[in-house]
Amino acid sequence: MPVEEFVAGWVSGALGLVLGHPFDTVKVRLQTQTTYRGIIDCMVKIYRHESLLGFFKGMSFPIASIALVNSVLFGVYSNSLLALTATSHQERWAQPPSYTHVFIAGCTGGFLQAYFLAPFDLIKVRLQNQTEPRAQLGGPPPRYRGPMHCAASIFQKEGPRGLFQGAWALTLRDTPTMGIYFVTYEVLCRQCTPEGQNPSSATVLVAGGFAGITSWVAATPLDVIKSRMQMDGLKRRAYQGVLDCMVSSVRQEGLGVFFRGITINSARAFPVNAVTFLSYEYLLRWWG
Ligand SMILES: C[N+](C)(C)CCCC[C@H](N)C(=O)O
Repeated sequence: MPVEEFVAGWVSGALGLVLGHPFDTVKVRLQTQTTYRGIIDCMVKIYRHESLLGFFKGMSFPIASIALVNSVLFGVYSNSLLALTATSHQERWAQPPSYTHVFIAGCTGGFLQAYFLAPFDLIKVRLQNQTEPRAQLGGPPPRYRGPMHCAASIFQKEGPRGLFQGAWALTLRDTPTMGIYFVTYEVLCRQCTPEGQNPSSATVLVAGGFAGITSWVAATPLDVIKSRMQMDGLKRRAYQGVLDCMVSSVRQEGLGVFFRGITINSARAFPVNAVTFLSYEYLLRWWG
């Protein structure tokens, strides 16, 4: 099994993540705090009060986990294509696989990475939703003191299964949309590249960026449901399952609930996935 694809997936995922983290911080603040009037206001305030470093708070845990998650995604994707089409990464531009095979390999990668992502994503969402200021003298301390404390307290209260809360919704979100992700990338690359040649850097950047946007737009409805399932049960359990969460969210807030955070998510998706695909392709060509 070619291990280069796993390593390339890890490095490229980490590069994309660093680039996208400022957008993620803005998204989380807008979703959880009422002091900001909009995207620009939030960016200006973070810069004024916390300098550029403010945009990079809480990045260490995602960086540590992206190694595992992205190497599983890209490693499983590429090795599934190898099993389906008997072509390695280097031969793939000369003998392009069918879009059905790309879709199946993408879904397989998405399905498996969801299990690795689930506990890290749960902890990220729980911490991102803590609105208590860090050092408020006399005020109630936040429930979780940091990622390790958060993981330990979920584990103590609910056992190992507790760490997989919302994993089913995450799997439903990622299995089809990772298929869409890789198909969009392949379609755009092939459209802009003469037959049999490697795509140019500009093509890879644009195709990767749009693959990110398309798949995130498709994933947003289940992303909202996933986050709600991950937050459920902190005080009392509100939802009986994924379907129940969908129905009661729509009943209370209308269909618009499925599109929460779609603008900032798309703005984040372009640079993150442009850089992810560019570094992935370059690392594999360099090793090839
Ligand atoms: C399939 N889904 C849309 C959920 C994600 C696709 C892109 C994943 C990438 N690591 C990112 O953070 O943007």
